[in-house]
Amino acid sequence: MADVRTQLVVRTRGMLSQALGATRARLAAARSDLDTARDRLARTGAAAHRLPQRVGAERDRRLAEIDEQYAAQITALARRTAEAAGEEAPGAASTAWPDWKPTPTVRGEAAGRLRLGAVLLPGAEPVPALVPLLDHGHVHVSGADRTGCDTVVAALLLRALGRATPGALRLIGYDPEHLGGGLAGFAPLSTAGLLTFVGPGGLAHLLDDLTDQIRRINETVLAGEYTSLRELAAATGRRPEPWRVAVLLGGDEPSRHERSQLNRVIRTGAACGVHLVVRGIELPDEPTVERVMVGPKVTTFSGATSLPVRLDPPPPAHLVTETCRQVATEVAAGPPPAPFTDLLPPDDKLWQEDSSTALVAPIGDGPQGRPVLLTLGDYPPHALIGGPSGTGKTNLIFAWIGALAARYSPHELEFYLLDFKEGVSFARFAQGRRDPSWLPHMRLVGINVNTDREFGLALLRFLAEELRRRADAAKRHEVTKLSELRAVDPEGRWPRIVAVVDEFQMLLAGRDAMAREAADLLEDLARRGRSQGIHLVLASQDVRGIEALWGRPALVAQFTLRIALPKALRILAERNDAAQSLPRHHAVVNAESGMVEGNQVARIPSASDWGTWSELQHRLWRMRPPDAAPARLFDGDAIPRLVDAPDFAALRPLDAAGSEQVGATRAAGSARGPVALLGEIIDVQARSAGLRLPRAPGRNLAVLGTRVDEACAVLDAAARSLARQHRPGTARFSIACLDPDADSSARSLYEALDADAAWYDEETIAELMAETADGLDHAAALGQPHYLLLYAVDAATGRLSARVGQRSGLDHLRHVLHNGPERRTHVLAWWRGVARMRSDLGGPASRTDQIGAWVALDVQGGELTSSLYPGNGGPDWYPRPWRGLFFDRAVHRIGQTIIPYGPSS
Ligand SMILES: Nc1ncnc2c1ncn2[C@@H]1O[C@H](COP(=O)(O)OP(=O)(O)OP(=O)(O)O)[C@@H](O)[C@H]1O
Repeated sequence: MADVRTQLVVRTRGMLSQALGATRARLAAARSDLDTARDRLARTGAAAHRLPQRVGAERDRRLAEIDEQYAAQITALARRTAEAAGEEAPGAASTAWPDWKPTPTVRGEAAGRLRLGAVLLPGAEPVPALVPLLDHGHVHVSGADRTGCDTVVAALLLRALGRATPGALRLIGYDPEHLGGGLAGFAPLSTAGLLTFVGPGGLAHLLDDLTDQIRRINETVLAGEYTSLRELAAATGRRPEPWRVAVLLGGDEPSRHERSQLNRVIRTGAACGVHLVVRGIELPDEPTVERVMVGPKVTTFSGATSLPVRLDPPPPAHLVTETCRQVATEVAAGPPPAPFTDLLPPDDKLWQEDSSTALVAPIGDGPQGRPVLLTLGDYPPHALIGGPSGTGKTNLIFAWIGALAARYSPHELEFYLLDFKEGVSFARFAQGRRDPSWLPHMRLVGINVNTDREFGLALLRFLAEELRRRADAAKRHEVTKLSELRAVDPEGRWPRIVAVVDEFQMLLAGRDAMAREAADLLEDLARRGRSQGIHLVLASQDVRGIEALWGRPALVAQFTLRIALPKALRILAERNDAAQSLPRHHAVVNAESGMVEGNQVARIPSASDWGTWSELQHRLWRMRPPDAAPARLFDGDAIPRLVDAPDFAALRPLDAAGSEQVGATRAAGSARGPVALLGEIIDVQARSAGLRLPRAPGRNLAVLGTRVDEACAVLDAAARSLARQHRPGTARFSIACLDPDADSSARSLYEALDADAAWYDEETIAELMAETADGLDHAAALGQPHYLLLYAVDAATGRLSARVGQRSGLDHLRHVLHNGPERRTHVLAWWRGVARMRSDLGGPASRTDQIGAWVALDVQGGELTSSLYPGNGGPDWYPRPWRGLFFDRAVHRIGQTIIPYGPSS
C-alpha cells in the first residue's frame, strides 16, 4: 500500500517536479517575453517620443514650401496683373504724375482704363487700381473724405483728357454747391469750348441735352451699322464724335424727370461716348456704373470690394492747368491736317482710271472716315468753289488736281489753270528753273493774271474752239456726247478737260465788251461743255464773284457741284448755312446745287506745300509719255523776251519778192511782205503780235505815249524782227533818236544792226527826211527796203518845221508816210502823244490814213478817236504798265493787247 502510496507520492512528486520544471520554464519564457516586451516598449516609447519632433519639422517644411509657392504665385500674379494693367491703361491712363504727359489714342486705339491708385496685396508689389470710363461706363464716387473724392475726380478727368486727342473730349460741369470750384483746374478748357458749366437748376437741361446727343449719334452716326462709337473707331480708325463727360458734383435730389434721364444716360450713354462722373447723387446699380468708395484710410472699388486700394496723390495743380491750356491752344489752332497721301490711289493703281463717263476723285474724308468724292461728268458738269481769303481754296484746288492727276493719265485728262490773283503757287505745275518737272496733264498755267482779262478771254475762246472741234467730231460720228465719241473713236485723243479759274470774278469785272464776251463764252461752255467733256471749275473768295454770275441764272444753274469752305457766302443754296459752322480745313461738298440734302462735310488734306506736292508731281512726271511737252506758263508779272518767242525763231530771210512762209503769217493775216513783231499777244499760245509791211499805202507804225522803255521795246522788237528777214546788206535801217532817255536802247539796236543801220539825231534828222523823201522818186528805192525808226520824233518838230527850200522837214516826213510804204519805205515812229502826232501830220483835224497801225501805251482810249479807230469814242483801253494796245486797221476789228518784249540783251 505504502508502495502504492509511495509510488503515488513519487509519481506525484515526479509530476509535481515536472510541473514545476515546466512552470519554471514557462516562467523563464514569460520573463524573457516580458523583457522583450519591455525592451520593445522602451524602444517604442523612445520612438514615440521622437515622432512629434519629426512630424513638426516636416509640417514646418511643407508650410514654408507652401508659403514660398504662395508668395511666388502672388508675386507672379501681381506682376502679370501689373503688366495687364499697363496694357489696359497705357501712357497717360496710368503714368505716375511726375512723368505724366498726354498720350492721345491713335487711329482707332481703345482709350483703356484709368488708374486711380494701387491695390494693396500683402507681401506683393501693389497692383494698379484701374476704373473703366471712356467707352465703358460711368464712375460714381462716394465717401466722407472730400479731398479724397476730389482727388479721384481730378485724376480721372486728367487721365481721360490725356488719352483723347485735343478736342476729342468735352467736359460738362454741374457743381451747384461750389459753382465750378470742383473743376477749377480745368477752366482753361473753356476757352476752346471744351468745358462748359451748367448752373444750379440746370441739371435737367444738361441731361436732356445728353440724351439728345445719344439719340442723334445712334440715329445718324452709328446708323444701325455699328453698335458703339468704340466699334466704329476700331473699324474705321476715326472717331467722328468727341467723348462727352458730364461731371455732376452734388446738388438737390434729382426730380423724377431728371432721374429717368439720368437712368437713360447710364444705360445708353457709353456706346455713344457719353459718360458720367458723379459725386453726391445716387446712381442705380447698373453694370455700367463703377463705384469708388473713398474711405479715410482705404478706398474700395465696386469691382473688388475686398481689396483695399491706396489712392495716388492728386495730380499737381500746375499739371492740370498746363495740360488744359495746351489742349485748348491746340484746339483753337484747329485740327491737324489729314495726310495728302490719303487722296492718292496705291502705286500700282496710278493712271488706271478711265474718264469716258466721268472724273471721280476723293477730296477728303467725311465724318465717318469714308472718302468724300467729287465727280465731274454729265452730272454734275461744273463746280463753283467759294471761301474767304485764307480758308483753303488754293489748297483744295491742289488736293483735287492731285487726286485726279494720280488716277487719270494725261490721255484721259488735261488741265487749264488760271489764277487772277497775285501769287505764283500754281507756277510749279509748269517747268521751272529750279525744278525741271511739270505736271504732265497741265496744258496751260496762267499766274498773276491780275488785270489781264484778255488772257482769261483767250482761254475761254480756246475752250470754245475745242468745244466746236469736239461737237463737230461727235456730229461726224453721229453721236452726241464724249463717252459715245470715245466709244466710236477709240483711237482718238479725247481727254476730259478741266479748266480752273481762281478769282474768276475778275474776268467778269466791268461792263465792257470784254466782260460781255467772257460771260457769253462762259455760258456757252457751261451749257454745252457738259456733254463734250469740258468742265469748268470757278473759284472765288468773295460774294462779288458769285454775284457776277448771279445775274445769269442759266449760267449759274450749270454749276451744280458746289464746294463751300468755312464761312463761304452764297455758294450753297440760300437757306443752307452749313459752311458757317465748318471747322478749319473742312469743306461742304454739295452736288445738288447747294440744297441742304446734298451737304457732305469733308476734311481736306494739306496739299499745297511744296514738299508734299512735288513728291507726287515728280512721280507723275517720271511716268509722262515720251512726247509730253511742258505746260505753257503765262506769268502776268513776267516780261517776255523776243529771243524766246517761237514766232521770232521762225522768221527767215525773205525771197526777192518779199514773201516768206513762216509762222508769223498767222499773227498778221496772209498778206505778203515782212512782218514786224511788236510784242507778245495775251493768248493761250505764246504768239507774237505782228505788223505786216507789204508795199501798200499806210503801212507805217506809230507808237503813242510817254513811256520811254515800252516805246523803245516796241521799236526794238520791230526792227530786230525785220532785220531777221533781210540778208545783210539788203535792207536799210535809219535810226533817229531825239530823246536822251531812249539813247541807250536806240544805240544798242544800232549796234546790233551793224552795217545796215545809220544813226541820226536832232541835227541830222531833217537831212534824213529830205533825203528819204527825195529818194522815193528814184527807181533804186523800189529795190531795197528802208525802215525809218524814229524815237520821240515829236521832239524834232521844231527842227523839222524849218523850211529848206520849198519844203519843211515835216513836209518830207508826211511825204514819206504817204508815199513810202508803196516803195518799201516804212516809218516806225514813236510820238509821245496823240496830239503831237496829229500836229506833225498836219494839225488836229488832219487825216491819219498814213498811220495804218499803232500801239498805244499810256494813252487813254478816248484819245484814239476819229480816223484812228473804227466807231465813235475810241477803244476800251485803260493804260497799264508794260502793256500796249495794238491796232492794225488792215486786219483788226478791235485793238489787241500786247506785252512788249523786254530788252534783248
Ligand atoms: N486742308 C488744309 N490743311 C492744312 N493746311 C491748309 C489746308 N488748307 C489750307 N491750308 C493752309 O492755309 C493757308 C491758306 O490756304 P490757301 O492759300 O489755300 O487759302 P486761299 O483760300 O486760297 O487763300 P487766298 O484766297 O487768300 O489765296 C495756307 O498756308 C495753306 O497751306
